[in-house]
Amino acid sequence: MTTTIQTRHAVHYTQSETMTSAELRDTFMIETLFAAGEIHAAYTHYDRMLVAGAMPTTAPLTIGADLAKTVGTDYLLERRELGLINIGGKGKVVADGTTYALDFQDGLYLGMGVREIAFESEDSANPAKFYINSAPAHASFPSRIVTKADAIENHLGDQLTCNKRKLYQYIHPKVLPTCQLLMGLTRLEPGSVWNTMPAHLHDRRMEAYLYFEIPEDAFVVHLMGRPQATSHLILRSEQAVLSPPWSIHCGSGTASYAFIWSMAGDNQSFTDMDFVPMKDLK
Ligand SMILES: O=C(O)C(=O)C[C@H](O)C(=O)CO
Ligand SMILES: [Zn+2]
Repeated sequence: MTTTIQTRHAVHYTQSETMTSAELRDTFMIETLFAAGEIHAAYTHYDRMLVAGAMPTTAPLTIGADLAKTVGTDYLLERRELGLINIGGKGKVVADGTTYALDFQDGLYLGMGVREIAFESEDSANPAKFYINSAPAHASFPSRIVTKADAIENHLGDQLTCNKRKLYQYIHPKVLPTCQLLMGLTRLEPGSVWNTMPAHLHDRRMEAYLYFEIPEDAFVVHLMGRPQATSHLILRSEQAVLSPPWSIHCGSGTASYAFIWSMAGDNQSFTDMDFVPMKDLK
């Protein structure tokens, strides 16, 4: 079993605004999260959010000592909580002896203190793909499954502005208590391509987006940066991008797609956003 761990340092906008496309990609994107039989993780210095993908095939994958060593504790969730959403086939997560069966789009929250975590796929030909986020925690809240039906469904946008979409809040204070973590899934309606427009900022929370269900011959142009100095990144399916606190995070696809957003930081108020008037974007 292989676990690949990268570190992503926090960057000031004065540095990012001089970066080439390649440098922006290396600094803000996580290009590979899902590889058969592997765990890929990025330990970010944005609110210490850990972003990872686990794709078990024939054998279980476990969160082991290497990830714990990265965060400097005896086991990963000694002082952390974890949320995940399965974007692949049926699978299960076994956490301290409790088995959580997870279908496509089912989520799971594991509270601080859970020691042993293993990931399995029901069918190695159609493996589960667990998209994982973990943030520092100060209290232990109960672990539980959050299905798409448990999530809060919001209808946003309009077909006329090409941004009609459903936003599902999975890990949210109205669904379950967590320390910092917020997590959800947004799916664009067929023919709609713009997410998160008008764009917004929230200096007090970092955010990460995992784009998926992008057709093979399509891509998403993700916009980042200060509103008056934006840059773009081209993302393919199952790639993630980090959004620093000073950055907008929005995008448009050459086809419809879905994405998982997650946040950690000073508050859990999803609606605490500073909207940027469209006319101010540059
Ligand atoms: O479609 C959207 O709009 C989003 O999904 C927005 C994200 O959830 C977000 O940026 C929350 O701060
Ligand atoms: Zn946001």
